[in-house]
Amino acid sequence: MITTWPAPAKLNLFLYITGRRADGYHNLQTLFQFLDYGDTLEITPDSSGKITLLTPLTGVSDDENLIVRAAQALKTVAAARGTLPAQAGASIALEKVLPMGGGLGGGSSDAATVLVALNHLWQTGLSVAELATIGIKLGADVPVFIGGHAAFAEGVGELLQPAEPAEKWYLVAHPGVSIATPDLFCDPELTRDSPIRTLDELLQRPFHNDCEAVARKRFRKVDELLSWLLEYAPSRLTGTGACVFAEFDTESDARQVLELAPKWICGFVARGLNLSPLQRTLSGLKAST
Ligand SMILES: C[C@@](CO)(OP(=O)(O)O)[C@H](O)COP(=O)(O)OP(=O)(O)OC[C@H]1O[C@@H](n2ccc(N)nc2=O)[C@H](O)[C@@H]1O
Ligand SMILES: Nc1ncnc2c1ncn2[C@@H]1O[C@H](COP(=O)(O)OP(=O)(O)O)[C@@H](O)[C@H]1O
Repeated sequence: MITTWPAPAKLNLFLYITGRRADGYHNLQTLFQFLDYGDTLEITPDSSGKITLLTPLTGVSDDENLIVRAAQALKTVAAARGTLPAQAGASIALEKVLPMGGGLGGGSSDAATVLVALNHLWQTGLSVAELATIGIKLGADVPVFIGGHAAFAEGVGELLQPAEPAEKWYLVAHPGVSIATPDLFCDPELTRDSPIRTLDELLQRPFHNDCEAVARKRFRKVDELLSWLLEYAPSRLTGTGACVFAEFDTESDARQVLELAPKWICGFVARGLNLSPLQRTLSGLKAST
């Protein structure tokens, strides 16, 4: 039985870097919201005992692919707690639309969807908190995708508090370059000392991303793209880039600007969502059984 699951994109509506831990990771204060746009996974549970990825990704070996790593990690934890069915296996096909290294969280979202979907299909019975504990080891953004609600995140993304930002329309644009998250965090000019503020304080200030100045300095195309978008609407970098987004009150306003975009810009229009499409799919399946 093939089941279809969304792996939505996220935006970091704001992102502040408040310090650096002894292990080199950076402490953040960031506001995550989902988009009604993302990858799609087709998952067929079976009793082969194996995880088969039917759609390899160029440049990412199957063993490194977060989809396979998430499935294997769930098998290990469920086996240890005695809830893994005998010979639990699955074949998984990925329809990839999110650019890799784009700051839209595609890899983390794929991993979260696999954890949530296989936990349901195999009936391994892990709680959201247990899935998030597996997820954070795969990537800092996996827990928010598992939680399925827009959230204010602190620490490196593991301390989550549900939030209700306005569900705007976004023009999300890719400048045609990829930014590796570790490279950006290594830059000596990165702002790392933003003051720690409460969510209420942050919501009242203009939203900002501390990674943006470094991304604009290092990547001319990011700089050009933001300069162009800022002529039409408030616009920012998401995550560590390379994608940027401009916010609008209506879909048609966002589409009008996308139509004006120079040819080198790839973009799409999507709506911000505080409830993840993954959560909606899971609730629908639970209601129908
Ligand atoms: C900063 C964010 C905001 O959403 O950027 P994007 O990746 O979405 O652009 C994410 O939390 C990123 O999450 P993710 O891309 O999963 O990062 P990880 O694989 O966990 O970390 C990659 C590397 O980036 C650096 N890193 C990452 C997160 C962090 N809070 N501090 C860091 O210094 C570390 O060098 C780490 O080894
Ligand atoms: N299923 C996957 N989808 C995307 N990237 C993956 C996947 N599995 C592993 N990766 C690796 O994770 C890196 C970060 O990917 P991604 O999450 O799309 O970017 P970002 O964190 O900037 O949004 C990729 O460059 C790739 O090497």
